[in-house]
Amino acid sequence: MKKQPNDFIGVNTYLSIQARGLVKRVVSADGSSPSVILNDVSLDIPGAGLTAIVGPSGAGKTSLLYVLSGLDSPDSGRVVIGGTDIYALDEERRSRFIRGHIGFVFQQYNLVPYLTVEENVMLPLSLAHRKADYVHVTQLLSRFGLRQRARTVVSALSGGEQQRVALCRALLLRPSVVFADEPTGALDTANSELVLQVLRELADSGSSVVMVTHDTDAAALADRVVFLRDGGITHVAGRLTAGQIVEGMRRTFEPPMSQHGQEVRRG
Ligand SMILES: Nc1ncnc2c1ncn2[C@@H]1O[C@H](COP(=O)(O)OP(=O)(O)OP(=O)(O)O)[C@@H](O)[C@H]1O
Repeated sequence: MKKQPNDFIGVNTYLSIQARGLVKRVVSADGSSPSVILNDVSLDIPGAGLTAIVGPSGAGKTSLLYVLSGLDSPDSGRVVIGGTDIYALDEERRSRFIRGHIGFVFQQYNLVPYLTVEENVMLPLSLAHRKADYVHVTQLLSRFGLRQRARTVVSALSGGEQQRVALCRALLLRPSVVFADEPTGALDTANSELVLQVLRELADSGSSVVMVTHDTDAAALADRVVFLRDGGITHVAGRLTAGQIVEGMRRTFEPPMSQHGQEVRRG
């Protein structure tokens, strides 16, 4: 399905994500036997909307985001984005697919410090050998309060400003899918609110936004919440309040209940 972008925040095509049986193992630095950090994860993410992945520290949230987004291949399992089995592609084709369809909003902004704001924002276009639409670039920079900073090198910007540059860069290609890893983690309240508002707008305009967050208020903006623990999904819910998300997190630590509502002992 094609959607005509009628705004400067928009999407080219709706793409859903299906993950099946994802397993990821890592070998620790001491060379001990590999540990499983994603344990048979299967997940369906629709082609538009905001999905939050929550869970305790070390649950595997970032690892899952990397595997879902094509940045880190699983040991087994498949990720299908808009009908394309991304790990069945060779590396060059996968990179092209990612550049063409996916935007990233990560905490480490991955900006080139000695390039200007404008140059950083347009970098993905240069890499994709596409011409910049200056009107679109200017609209995005204005939306994020960066127009006066367009010619400033990014190393001279604050963390909040750099995050906004990273968002502009991610949005310039009108990505169908946006992956955000703790997008508000290092930001003050005003910048956090702006970033979340934009992610919500993106989701409303047809992008599939997948966000890892510790912030229950941020997760409460999502259309669905995926609870992760010990490398596995414990449950998936629709829209929840921040209080319900806290409660859901607490429940992932409770022993499973028997059919009669009694606690089942582990071990
Ligand atoms: N490359 C790696 N080598 C060894 N262990 C790793 C590697 N990447 C992740 N891990 C381990 O895998 C587990 C999951 O890590 P991950 O960063 O995905 O969790 P998380 O839920 O995002 O945690 P946090 O909320 O603290 O960021 C952790 O125990 C982590 O130490």
